[in-house]
Amino acid sequence: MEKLPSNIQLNILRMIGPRPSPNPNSNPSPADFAEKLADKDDQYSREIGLFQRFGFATIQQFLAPEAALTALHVFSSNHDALRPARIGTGVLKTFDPNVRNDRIRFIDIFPTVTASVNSEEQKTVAAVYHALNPVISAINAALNLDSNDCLVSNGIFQLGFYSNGARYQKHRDSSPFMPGRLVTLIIYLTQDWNMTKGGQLRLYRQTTHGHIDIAPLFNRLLIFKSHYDHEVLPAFCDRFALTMWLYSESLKAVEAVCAPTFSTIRSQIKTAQWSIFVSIASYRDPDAYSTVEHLIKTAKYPERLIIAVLHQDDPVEDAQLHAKKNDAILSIACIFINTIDRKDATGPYAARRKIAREMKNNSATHYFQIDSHMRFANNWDCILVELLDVAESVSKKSAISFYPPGFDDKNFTQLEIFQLPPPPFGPVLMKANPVLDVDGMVRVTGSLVFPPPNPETHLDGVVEPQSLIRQRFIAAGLLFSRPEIMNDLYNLADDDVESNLDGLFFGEECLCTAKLWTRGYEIWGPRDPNLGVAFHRWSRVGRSTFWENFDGESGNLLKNKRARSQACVKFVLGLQSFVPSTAEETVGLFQNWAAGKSNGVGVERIKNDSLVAFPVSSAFTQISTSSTTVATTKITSTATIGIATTVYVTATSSSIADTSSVASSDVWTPSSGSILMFLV
Ligand SMILES: O=C(O)CCC(=O)C(=O)O
Ligand SMILES: [Fe+2]
Repeated sequence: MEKLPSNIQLNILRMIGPRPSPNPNSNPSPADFAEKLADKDDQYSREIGLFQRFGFATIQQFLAPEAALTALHVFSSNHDALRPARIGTGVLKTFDPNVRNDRIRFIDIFPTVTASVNSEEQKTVAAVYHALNPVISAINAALNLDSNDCLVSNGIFQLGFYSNGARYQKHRDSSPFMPGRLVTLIIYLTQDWNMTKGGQLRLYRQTTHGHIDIAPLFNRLLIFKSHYDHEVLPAFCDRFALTMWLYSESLKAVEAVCAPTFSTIRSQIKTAQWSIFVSIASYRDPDAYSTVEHLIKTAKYPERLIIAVLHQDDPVEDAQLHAKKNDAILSIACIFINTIDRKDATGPYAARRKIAREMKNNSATHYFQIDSHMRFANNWDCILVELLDVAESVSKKSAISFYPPGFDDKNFTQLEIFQLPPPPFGPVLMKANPVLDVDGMVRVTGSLVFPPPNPETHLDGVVEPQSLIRQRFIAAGLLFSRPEIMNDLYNLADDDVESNLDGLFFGEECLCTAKLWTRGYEIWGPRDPNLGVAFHRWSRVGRSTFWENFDGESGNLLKNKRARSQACVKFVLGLQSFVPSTAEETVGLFQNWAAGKSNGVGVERIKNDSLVAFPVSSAFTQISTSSTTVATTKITSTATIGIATTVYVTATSSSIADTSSVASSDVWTPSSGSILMFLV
C-alpha cells in the first residue's frame, strides 16, 4: 500500500463523513487542512521525538473532548457486537481465555455496502481516523523514509473491551506473518480511571529494560513499536481501547522503525535470505513436542522458523501430552499450535492440507513438511537450504525428499547425539514397492543404494549434481521446497475436489508425486550417505494412528471415505478406471483434475518434456528418447502399470517388448543413461 497524497485522503474523508476537528471552535476547510498538514507534523513533534527515542509515546486529550465522549457513547452502545478475542492466525486462531479474555470487534473506516455511510459509528471512526492522520504523517516524516516508503494503516480499527478482570497476556502485535506491522496506535476511552481499576498496558521495550505501565486514561493516545512485548493487566473497569496499526511492506521502513532493538523480525526480513515454514501434522503423538523442540534446538537459525503444528488429539485421554510443551524453547521460533478432536481426523494428507490452507500466507521463503516423531541433525536448516539451492540450479521446481534413517529411544540418547547406521550405507532412493498392497495401492519404499552411485545424466537431459540423487517418489514425512509447493500439492483453492481425498493414508505419497511430477518438479535426495538431515521414529509402538477411527459406526463413514480416496488416487495413477458407483460427480471432477484443468495434476511434464506421460487412461504410452533410439511401450495390464510407475528403464532397453523386462529393470544402473517412466 502506498500513502495516498493528502488531497486524495481529504477527498476520501469528505466522502465518508464530516471532517472532525481537533479543535471544535475552528472548522477549517479541507484546503486549509491540507495546507496545515505540515504544521500538524510540528504539533506532535515532541511526542514523535520521544517515540523515536524510546519506542513509545503518549498524547493526552488527543481527540476534542466532545468527540471523545461521542466515541465512547457510540462504541459502548453497541456492546452486543463485541466477540471474544482470539489469538493466532487463520483457522489456527484459537480461543485461549488464559491468554486473552477481552472482547473485540473490527471496524472498517471506509463504509461497506452493509454499513450506512451516515451511521453514528461510521462518522465517529472517520473522525478518529482523521485526527490520527497528522500523527501518522508526523511518524512518517520523522522516520525520514524514501519517497516510496511509507507507513500506512489498513483502514481498520480494533475496538477492544476489557472488564471484570479481563486481561491479555504478554505478546507482540507483529509476527513473521505480518512483519510489516510496525506501529501500534491505541486511543483509550476508560472513564474515571484510577490505580485500583487496573488495565494498564505493561510495555517491555527490551528484555533488559524492565517494563513501563501505561494507564488507559480517557482520551489518551498511546503509540508504540509493534514488536515490543506488552500485556494488558487485569482490568476492573469498563476499559475501551480503539487500536489501529501502521504497516509497511518495505524493508527500509522496517529498519527505520525497528533498529536497533528489533531482533527476530529484522533477521527474518533482512539478514535472512531465507526463512522456513514447517508444517507438522500430529495424530495423538506423544513425541510431537519433543520433535518440535529438537527441530528448534538443532536449527542454526531457529528464529527464522515459522512452525505450525496441528494436533489431532483426544480431548480427555491426550490432555497430558500437552504438559510436555516447553514455551521457553518453542517461543524461540514463531509457533502456531492448533488442536482438533482426533475423531475429526481424516488422515495425514487432509491434515497437512489443512495446515497449508490456513498458513499459506506466511512470509517464509521455504516450506518444510515433516512428521511429528522426528529428530534432526545440527544445522539441518542450512543443509536443506543449500541442497535445494543446488537442486534449483538444475530444475527451478525442485523438492528435497527422502525417507530419513530411523531412530529410537535407544540410539537417540539424552545427549541428543545420533549416529548414522554403520556402513555399508548409501543414499536413500525413493521408489515404489513392486507389489501392490491389499487395497491395490502402490506403496512407496526407500532403499539404500550401495555403493553410492556416481551422478549421471538421464536420458531426458536432467543432469544429477554431485550432491543429489534423483528420486522417483516423494516422502510425505520429509519434504523441503518452496511455499508454492503447498498449492501444487494440496490444490488449495478446490475444497470440493479435495474432499474426495479425506481418509487417505497409503496413496498420499503416490498422489503427491503425481501432482509434482506432472507439474514439472524434480525430486531429490542427498547423495552423501553421511549427510545427516533428519531421523524418523519408524516404530509405531505406543503411538496411535487414525486407523483406530475406522472402528464403530462413524468408522464406517470414514472407511467409505478412504475407499473413495483410494479410488481417486488409483484413477489418477492409471491403476484403475474410476468406479462410477461412488458418485458421478466425483468422476467428472477427477477427470478434469487428472486432465490438469482443475489445478490438480499438472500439464508441464506432458507438454514440455522428452518424457511423455498420460495420466488418465488405463493403458499408457511411454516414449523415451535418446540420441539414437526411441522406445515406445504400451502396457495394458493394470498390475504392470503399478510396477511401471516405479521403474527406471535402462538405456539399453531401446525397445521394450514385454512387460516383464520393464519389471525386471526396476534396478538402478547408474552407469547407463536411464529414463523415468512415471505415472502413466
Ligand atoms: O488494549 C490495549 O491496551 C492493548 C491491547 C492489545 O495489546 C492488543 O489487542 O493487541
Ligand atoms: Fe497487543
